[in-house]
Amino acid sequence: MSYRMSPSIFARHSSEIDWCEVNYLHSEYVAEYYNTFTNIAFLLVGPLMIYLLHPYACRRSLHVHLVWIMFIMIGLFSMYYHMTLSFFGQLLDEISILWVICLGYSIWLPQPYFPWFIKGRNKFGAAIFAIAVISTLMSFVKPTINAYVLNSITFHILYLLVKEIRKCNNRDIINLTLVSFCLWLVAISCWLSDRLFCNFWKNLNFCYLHSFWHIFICLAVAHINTVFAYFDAQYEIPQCTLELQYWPLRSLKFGLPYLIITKTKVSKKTC
Ligand SMILES: CCCCCCCC/C=C\CCCCCCCC(=O)N[C@@H](CO)[C@H](O)/C=C/CCCCCCCCCCCCC
Ligand SMILES: [Ca+2]
Ligand SMILES: [Zn+2]
Repeated sequence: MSYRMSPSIFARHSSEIDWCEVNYLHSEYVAEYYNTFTNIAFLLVGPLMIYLLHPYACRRSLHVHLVWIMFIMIGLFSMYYHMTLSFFGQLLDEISILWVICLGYSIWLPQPYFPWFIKGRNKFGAAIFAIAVISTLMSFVKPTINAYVLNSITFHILYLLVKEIRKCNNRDIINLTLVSFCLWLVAISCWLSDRLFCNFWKNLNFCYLHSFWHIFICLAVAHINTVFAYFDAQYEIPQCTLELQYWPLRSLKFGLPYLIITKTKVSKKTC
């Protein structure tokens, strides 16, 4: 009688997904070289956004920083995943994305969109936490569809954006939303193309689209989170007037977008 041992979840290539980039081309230790190192974008953008959004977070809630701390974790887990292509790495990558999205929703979803039976942000946060735990367990059931399910949440995010932008008369925020949408469109085109048309890209000797996805989705999320932080501030801290700025090229309106508080009617909560 012979037993076939199933590979450990930590083993290299135990993930069912192998991205288009050719493995071990540049290093014998790193499976997908460019897919691994482009995650540095998350390690740079995360701390910068914590710094830039600190004045807003002081007024609103320091929990905002949790989103960016988890965002940095996505970068680290994604590096480990592309370095090893292990099943464990894949799950860490996907589950950390799920938790960042859940954190984003629990902090920034405007209260008018809460289900009617949930009153208050704390109760909503608890419900989202329960959903995150259940979804984390469910992610083990059919791991190959996890990434598609995560990507499809974007449809709800787009729905929220359309509803909110219709009420918005701040030209800067409308432009920022359009730029976010364009960045996401480029990102998702790269992700899908790498997944679905790898043979085509291999024939052209250009297998790096997933690396481009890392850069564009990182920027899209930094942009869109600033848009949601702005909408949220209108609902939750209406006594504050916010202005959109960019780092490092403030005058050219180019770079990472963030919010500054220009006026406060009543001084309530601050760091
Ligand atoms: C009130 C709403 C708040 C919304 C907050 C939105 C927060 C989005 C947060 C994080 C998403 C980060 C995604 C980074 C992925 C990097 C790792 C990676 O590349 N993983 C892949 C494997 O390496 C994996 O296949 C990817 C899985 C799918 C990711 C789904 C991302 C959804 C992003 C939603 C962004 C919406 C932007 C909309 C702009 C109009
Ligand atoms: Ca590969
Ligand atoms: Zn990736």
